Amino acid sequence: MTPGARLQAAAEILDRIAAGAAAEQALLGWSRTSRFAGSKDRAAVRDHVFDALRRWRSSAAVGGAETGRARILGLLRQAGTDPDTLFDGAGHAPAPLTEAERDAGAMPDGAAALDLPDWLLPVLETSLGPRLPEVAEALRHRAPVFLRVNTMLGRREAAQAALALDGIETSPHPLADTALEVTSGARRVAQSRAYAEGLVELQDAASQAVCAALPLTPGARVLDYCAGGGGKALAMAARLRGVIEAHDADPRRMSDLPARADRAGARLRVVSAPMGPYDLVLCDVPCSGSGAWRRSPEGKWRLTPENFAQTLKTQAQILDEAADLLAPSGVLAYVTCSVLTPENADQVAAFQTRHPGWQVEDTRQFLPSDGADGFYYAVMRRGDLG
Ligand SMILES: C[S@@+](CC[C@H](N)C(=O)[O-])C[C@H]1O[C@@H](n2cnc3c(N)ncnc32)[C@H](O)[C@@H]1O
Repeated sequence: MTPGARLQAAAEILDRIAAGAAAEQALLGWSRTSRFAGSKDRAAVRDHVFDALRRWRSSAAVGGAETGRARILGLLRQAGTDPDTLFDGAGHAPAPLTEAERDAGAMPDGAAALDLPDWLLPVLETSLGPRLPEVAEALRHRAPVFLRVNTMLGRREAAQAALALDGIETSPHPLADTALEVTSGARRVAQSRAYAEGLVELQDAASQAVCAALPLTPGARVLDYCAGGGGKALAMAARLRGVIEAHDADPRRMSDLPARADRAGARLRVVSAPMGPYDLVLCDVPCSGSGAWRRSPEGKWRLTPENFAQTLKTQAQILDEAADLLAPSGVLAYVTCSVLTPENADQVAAFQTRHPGWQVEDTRQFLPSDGADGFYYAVMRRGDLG
C-alpha cells in the first residue's frame, strides 16, 4: 500500500469508529477484507487510527469536519505535512482536496485544544492544577514501549544483550531497576527469544515502580485481588520469590496467567474465592484509565459521568472487601492507572473515614508527562493494633 492508501484506509476505519464501532473491531473488520495489506501496512494504518483517536477533537477542528477524512487531514496539518502530497487520488489515496476543504479548519480552544472531554475538564483541573497542560499534551502522543526484566531469570544487562541479538535496542529507565525502554525494534519484541523465554515482560515503567514500592516481605501471604492479565502479579512474584494468589471478578481475564507464570518461572495460584488472612492485598482497581489514555485513547471518549460514578462505587466496594481479607497488621495496597483525584486520594480518604484507624504509609502519583503512564498508589496499614 502507498502512504496515501494507508491514510485512506485509516479514514474509513475512523468513520466506523465514529459510528459506534470499537477501534479494535473496526481494525479487525478492515484487516479481514484487506488481504492485500502486509504487516507494515497494517501497523501503519493502526498507528494512524490511534493517532487520530488521541487527537479526536483537535484533528477534527483543524481538518474542518467530524469525518475520518477530515481527521486525517487535521493530523497532517498538525504535523506540518502538506496534504496535497498525499491527498492526490493516486493508487487508492484520498481524493484531492476540494476548495471547501482547503478553506475549512480552525485552531481549537479549551478542552478541544487539549483533546479532552468538556465534562472532565474541571475534574482534571482540580486534580492536576498547573500540570494539566503538560499531562494533556503527553496524552496526545504515542506511549513508549517498556519491558520489565524478570530478575528471576537474568539481570538487566543480560536482557539487553539478549534483546539486541533480535535487533531490539533498549535503555535502562530510571523509574524502576527492572525497567527497560525500547528505543528501536519495538515491533519485534513479541517474536524475540528473550520474550518467549520469559526473561522480559511488557509492562509500563511506572507500573513496575508501583510494584517495586510494595512492602513485600519474605514468606508473606500475598493476594492480587484484581489480577486481570497479571502484569503486577508476575512482577510481585519475581520480587517475592514466593507464591502470589491471583483473583479477579472476571476470571476469563486471567486465562493466560498460568501460562505466563510458567514461562516466567513464577509461582502463582489462581483463586476464585480468596480466604484470608493475607499479609498484603493488592487492589489494582478498575478505573478511568486516564493515566494510560496514550495507550488506550478510546477510553478518553467513552468515559461518561455515569460510568465514572459507577467506577468510583466499585473501587470503594473493592477496598472494603479487601480490608476484610487482611491480617491485623496486613497491608492494603490501592493502585489505579489514573490521574484523577476522585479515584485516588479522595477514594483513600473516604476509605479512612469508613474504616477509622487505617493509615497511609506511602503514596505517590506518577504522571504521563514524567515519561511512563500515570499511576497512583497508596500503601495502608491499620494503626490501632492495640
Ligand atoms: C486495572 S485492571 C487489573 C490489571 C492487572 N492488575 C495488571 O496489572 O495487569 C482491573 C481488574 O479488576 C477487575 N475487577 C473489576 N471489578 C472487580 C471486583 N469487584 N473484584 C475484583 N476484581 C474486579 C477487572 O475484571 C479487571 O481485570
